Amino acid sequence: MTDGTTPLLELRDVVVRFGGNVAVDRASMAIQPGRITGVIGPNGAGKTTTFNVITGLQRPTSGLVLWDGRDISRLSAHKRARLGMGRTFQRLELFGSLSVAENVLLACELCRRQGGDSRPPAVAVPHGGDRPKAAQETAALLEHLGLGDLAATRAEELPTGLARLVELARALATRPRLLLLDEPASGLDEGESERFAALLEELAGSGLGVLLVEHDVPLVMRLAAEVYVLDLGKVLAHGTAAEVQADQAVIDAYLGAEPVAGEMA
Ligand SMILES: Nc1ncnc2c1ncn2[C@@H]1O[C@H](COP(=O)(O)OP(=O)(O)OP(=O)(O)O)[C@@H](O)[C@H]1O
Repeated sequence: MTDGTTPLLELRDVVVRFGGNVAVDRASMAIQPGRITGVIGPNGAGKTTTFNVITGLQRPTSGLVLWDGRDISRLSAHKRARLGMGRTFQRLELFGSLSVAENVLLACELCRRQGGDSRPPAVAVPHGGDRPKAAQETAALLEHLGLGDLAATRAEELPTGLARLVELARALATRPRLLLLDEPASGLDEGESERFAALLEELAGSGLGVLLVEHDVPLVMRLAAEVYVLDLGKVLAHGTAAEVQADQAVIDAYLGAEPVAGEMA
């Protein structure tokens, strides 16, 4: 259990080298439950590599990944998922020929088969009569995310904004303790982005840890309780949104004179 001092997830002095290129350079981060932690930085700063180190797709050259204080650095991505890491992908990875409901149901069923149902559901699931529990949970997730009317629609027919919501529903179906989001707002219009932001705030408010790796700096500054700024693989700054925006090194290297004035990369 996380006791308030042990982070849900911690990176300790992580280094990732690709040949002579150091993509992540002694980065340390702590992610707590019940809050949104943002990671920003210019192109090539090491955001995606860091995300992959957390999810288990990239093994660090050195350094540790800790979950509830336990070293999981060598644990495979699917075993980490079983611990309660739910993720979305930068490029959408839904099953296009399956319906919205089928995409979410598959994740619910897999979670149950792997014992993930010992964790509480991400959203309240009303009693649904004789229907199997996974179907009830799928229906509750779709309703909660405003996707109820699209349950029977094939995923490949959805515009990007809705497909991103289905990806979120699918990640939530795994009953995560930590939700890892890689560029979740890309391709969303303003209204969709607002809705997405409100959902993330609500989910974090219910106790979920959320890691948000996002190019949309104003969105991260608005949502994240804690922000890490990466530059050239290093943690350039870490603190509240106000603190990092006032940090001279961040202004010089990244934000420029007009912080959060618009979309930056
Ligand atoms: N598989 C790889 N092989 C070699 N170099 C890589 C590999 N993946 C990333 N890099 C390099 O590591 C550095 C960090 O890349 P990364 O994709 O993590 O940055 P990023 O902050 O996510 O960038 P972006 O905002 O453009 O997605 C870059 O210099 C990149 O070219």
